[in-house]
Amino acid sequence: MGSEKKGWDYSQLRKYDISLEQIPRLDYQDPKVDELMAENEPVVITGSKLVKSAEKWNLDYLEKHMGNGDFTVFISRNYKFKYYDEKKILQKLPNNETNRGVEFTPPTKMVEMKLPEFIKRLKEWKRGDERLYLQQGLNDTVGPAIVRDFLKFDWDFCNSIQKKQNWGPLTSNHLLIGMEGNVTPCHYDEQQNLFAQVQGYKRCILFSPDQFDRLYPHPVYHPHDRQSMVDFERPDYSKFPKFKDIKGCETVMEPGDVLYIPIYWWHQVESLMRGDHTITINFWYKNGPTGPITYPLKSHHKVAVMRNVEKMLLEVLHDPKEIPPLMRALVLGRYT
Ligand SMILES: O=C(O)C(=O)[C@H]1CC[C@@H](C(=O)O)C1
Ligand SMILES: [Zn+2]
Repeated sequence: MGSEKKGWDYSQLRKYDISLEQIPRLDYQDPKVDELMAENEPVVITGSKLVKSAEKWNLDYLEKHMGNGDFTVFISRNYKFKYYDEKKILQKLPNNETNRGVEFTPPTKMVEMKLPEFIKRLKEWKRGDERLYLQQGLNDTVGPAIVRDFLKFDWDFCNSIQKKQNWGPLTSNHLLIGMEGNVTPCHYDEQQNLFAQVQGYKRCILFSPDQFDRLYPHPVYHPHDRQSMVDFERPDYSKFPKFKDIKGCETVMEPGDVLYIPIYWWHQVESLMRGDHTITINFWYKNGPTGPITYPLKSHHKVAVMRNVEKMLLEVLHDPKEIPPLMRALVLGRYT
């Protein structure tokens, strides 16, 4: 996969003991793109002009035109930016009660930062410093030049995909500005995603929803819901034995590439090491109505079923520790 002529090489990729195929790279006019998307299969779409109007979005341009709004920036003491849902963290409520969250120490800090400060810290960063990751939903606080560039995205291109694939509405576009070497650890989302690379090179490692039992997601009630418990660099095979059999695919995104990350597909995203900062814009869509159900259910439907079973069991049992004995009694010796 390495290719010096493309401005990156293997030494910039983190090393994992995982078997990875290549995600197909197809020209946006290739009819096979629609076929793969219809099958909920990932594909790198090349040559589109989806975010061509943003190709001039370097740090100086953004500093000049992004406006004076506050941007959400995650700060990490290491290179990982594992997402967590604040609503699932044990919180004292105003009436001194607590929500039904769990004790949890976030692995990253989430702060609001003006863009000039973010860019200054990016430019002054040196090894050992805290890392930063700007992840901000694009909204109307941005300056007029950015609005103009945003309106010039090739909306016909993504709207035609949305229509052809019968997706639901576009829910958000996130602007992602990461430092070289930053990693978003393996997780899945419950939306369809067009992941458009604007600046720099980003490695995306994807796994099908049928790898669920090899990636050991945190329980649904946990703040790290949807995130894999496995540390790819130091996998604990005693706790996660099936991870040994994991099978995935990967690609290194170049500016202008658009990766289709299908709903429920696991993905780990890495800004190449020694590759300067990266800029990405993602397009999250609600999934469309489930087509005709065929049996056996597709793996991503089974993930949705498992999530609903977990939520129902937590609702009725209240204590997560009650789930394993109940599930064992239900399954062992009866369904096995
Ligand atoms: O677009 C998604 O689904 C994501 O997970 C993004 C959140 C952080 C982003 C990254 O590029 O590291 C990926
Ligand atoms: Zn994601």
